Amino acid sequence: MGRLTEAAAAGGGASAARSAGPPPAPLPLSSTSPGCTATMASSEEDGANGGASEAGEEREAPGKRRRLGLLATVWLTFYNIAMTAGWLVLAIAMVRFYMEKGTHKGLYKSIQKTLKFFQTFALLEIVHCLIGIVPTSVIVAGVQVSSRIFMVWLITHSIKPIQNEESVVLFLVAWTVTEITRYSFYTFSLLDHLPYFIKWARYNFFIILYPVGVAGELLTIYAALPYVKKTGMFSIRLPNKYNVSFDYYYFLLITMASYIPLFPQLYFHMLRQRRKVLHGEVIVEKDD
Ligand SMILES: CCCCCCCCCCCCC/C=C/C(=O)SCCNC(=O)CCNC(=O)[C@H](O)C(C)(C)COP(=O)(O)OP(=O)(O)OC[C@H]1O[C@@H](n2cnc3c(N)ncnc32)[C@H](O)[C@@H]1OP(=O)(O)O
Repeated sequence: MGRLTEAAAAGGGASAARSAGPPPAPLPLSSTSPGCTATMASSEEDGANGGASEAGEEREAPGKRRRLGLLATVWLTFYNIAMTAGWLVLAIAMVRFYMEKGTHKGLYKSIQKTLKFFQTFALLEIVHCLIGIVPTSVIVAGVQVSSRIFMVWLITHSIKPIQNEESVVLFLVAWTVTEITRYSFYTFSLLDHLPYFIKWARYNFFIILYPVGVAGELLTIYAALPYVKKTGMFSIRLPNKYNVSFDYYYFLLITMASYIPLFPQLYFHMLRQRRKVLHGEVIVEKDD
């Protein structure tokens, strides 16, 4: 148990170890808790991953590392097991549906409850970061989770005509494989029994699954545009007593455009994590 560190403590070895390659421009959001790292780049630059992942083994500044409390470890173990199980149930349900029906039509409807429950539950990941029990960047976790919540509730749940689009299957499959791998990685890590193939899968599958998932998401939003324009859903028109207007159609266009700067940052973040965890690529700089 307990390869996790509290981020504040883990940051101790930080300035000494920096990853190869230039970091992405940090997003303009500041950290709100000592346990959180504030930028997409900072979780590694600060050594906030506890140093453990930097060479795929436990590395930390002597005397700087603190163990997570029992309660946090027990909670995270429970959380990760529950999430692994939830996404496994989803995977099995999808495979069974396709084998029985031979089509993806109706798939979303049949799994939507489980999907909504477990994806919404993942909001806790932002909480974990904010309270400092995991050292992930709050921005990385926030962008990742909020874009998923947005897809689940404000797109797929709300716009019924697009639920049978092939693109929905694309992101469902990408999310499901990713999450089974990711949560089992965290679980086995917490239990100090991480099989190499799970570590390998965590830091290789995303190379394909991330673009596939993002393509599925973008195509689904794109498919929703005509319906949103026609119905004017979630839009507020002038005149009204608050004198505000909001156009969901244009909001969706802006959201799609925001993938252009945001997705590469997440993707390159994962590529750097991969280099560090699987290949131990670090450049050690001396502090002045
Ligand atoms: C309102 C509308 C908003 C819209 C916004 C639109 C813009 C969106 C643009 C981008 C959209 C992306 C959409 C996403 C699509 C998909 O997901 S497609 C499917 C493929 N996806 C992936 O492959 C996801 C990859 N992402 C991740 O793996 C992670 O989620 C991450 C958030 C990117 C973070 O990775 P990383 O920095 O490697 O950190 P962590 O894995 O979190 O690890 C850091 C350390 O923390 C420990 N830890 C973290 N969580 C836990 C936990 N639950 N339990 C235990 N431990 C945890 C982890 O073990 C690490 O510890 P060390 O190993 O000791 O360092």
